[in-house]
Amino acid sequence: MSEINHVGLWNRCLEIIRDNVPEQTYKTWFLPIIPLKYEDKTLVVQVPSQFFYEFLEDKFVDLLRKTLYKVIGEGTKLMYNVMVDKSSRKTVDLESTQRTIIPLKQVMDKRIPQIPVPELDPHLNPEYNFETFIEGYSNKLSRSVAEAVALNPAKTIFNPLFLYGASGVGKTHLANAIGTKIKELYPEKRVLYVSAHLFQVQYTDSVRNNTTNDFINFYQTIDILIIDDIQEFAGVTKTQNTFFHIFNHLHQNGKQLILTSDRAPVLLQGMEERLITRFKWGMVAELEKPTVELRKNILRNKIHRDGLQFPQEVIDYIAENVGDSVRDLEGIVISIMAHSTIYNKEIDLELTQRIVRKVVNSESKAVTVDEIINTVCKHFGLETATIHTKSRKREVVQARQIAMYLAKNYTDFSTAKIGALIGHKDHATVLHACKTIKELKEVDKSFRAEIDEIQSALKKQN
Ligand SMILES: Nc1ncnc2c1ncn2[C@@H]1O[C@H](COP(=O)(O)OP(=O)(O)OP(=O)(O)O)[C@@H](O)[C@H]1O
Repeated sequence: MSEINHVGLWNRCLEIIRDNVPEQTYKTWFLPIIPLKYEDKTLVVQVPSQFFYEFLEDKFVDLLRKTLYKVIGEGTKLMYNVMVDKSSRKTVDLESTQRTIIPLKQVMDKRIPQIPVPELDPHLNPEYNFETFIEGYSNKLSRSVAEAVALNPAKTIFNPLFLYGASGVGKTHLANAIGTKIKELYPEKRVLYVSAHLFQVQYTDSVRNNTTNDFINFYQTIDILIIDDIQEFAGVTKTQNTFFHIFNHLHQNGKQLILTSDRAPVLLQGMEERLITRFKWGMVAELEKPTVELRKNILRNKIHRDGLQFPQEVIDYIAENVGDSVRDLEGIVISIMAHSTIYNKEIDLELTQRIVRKVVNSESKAVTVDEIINTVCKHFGLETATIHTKSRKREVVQARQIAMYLAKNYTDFSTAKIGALIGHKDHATVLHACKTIKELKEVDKSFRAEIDEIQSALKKQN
């Protein structure tokens, strides 16, 4: 079929789809799809990211199938060409309804691999690599040590490499990145990623089946052993004992060990002292909680990779209000996309604030309008009472408008209520104030910085 035909076919599909989904959904999820070819009863379309593909498959697979059957014919297949790396324009082809990304932990086979094991699936997540791991102040040290280990496994002094940090700071990602890089550079090396939990299940099974020797022999054949969440060994003495022997064997034979934990070795209660001592033999590196700057970079990168577009103020808001765990940031992005699609709403600050408020800060003290007025007045060196006067002085008008804007963002009050609490104004004045401040923020960098300063001061009190 000629190019006109696959484009023409897809355009006819689009007409049907457009009638069946809200306009915003159509624009977000269907317009970016590019038809590539139609042959062997299969329509191949290009989508901008893996996330995009998964979302389509999750939410619109029925609509797509029915539309294709109607326009092209019963049994027509859909194939996605997924852009996985925009810079190199690398793509992969995935069939519709065939899910490929299954969480690693679910894929892992609980059985103990038999020996001899000619080929070993390292059970690495290829998405967790150094290219997708964004560097920032909080992970700089860990990242550079990880890279050194990846370049020269077991040849640096970083053996074992013990990565620790709070939940969601990137330990699993970084540990996988090491494994992936080693596989790239040294394909013959036997790399294995395993969660401490799975290791323990395998061990327990081996005891039950009387195959503990096989279990130990298998692990002793590994060149690079990555064990995630080692804190889970706490209190399970027999597993610890077995791991101790495997650890010693590998270390003595010049193999690399990479361990992750949610706390530093000294804080691993319920872990044998001889193991804790070994964990400290090499390098103990902390992944700290991500800074605001790193959070912004991670968000920008994720949104870009997913082929999405979020306004800058939305990215700033998420990064400033969702702290600590990168996993939470990713969850928020997905929630926003889903809300925007399902409720047919633009991705804007208001939608983002509603979603973020539901996910975070539920325990932190709510900001009151009085606090906002006090903070704004203090910032501009004004008496708080002046804000409620009829003064039309420029600085008073602006302070009042900023207070209204912040009250709209930080509280659930209606515009009418905010007007009543700030200067006894009506709801139209509040709406106008919010619009004015929003527009000023967009065009005036120093004004934006002032608002940021006021917001930080406000947050410090809460
Ligand atoms: N610096 C980073 N750059 C890009 N993505 C990151 C970064 N740090 C974390 N992430 C992402 O955040 C999510 C959570 O990271 P990860 O699972 O590695 O955290 P963790 O520290 O192992 O958490 P847990 O202890 O709960 O298992 C992953 O999707 C990961 O890709």
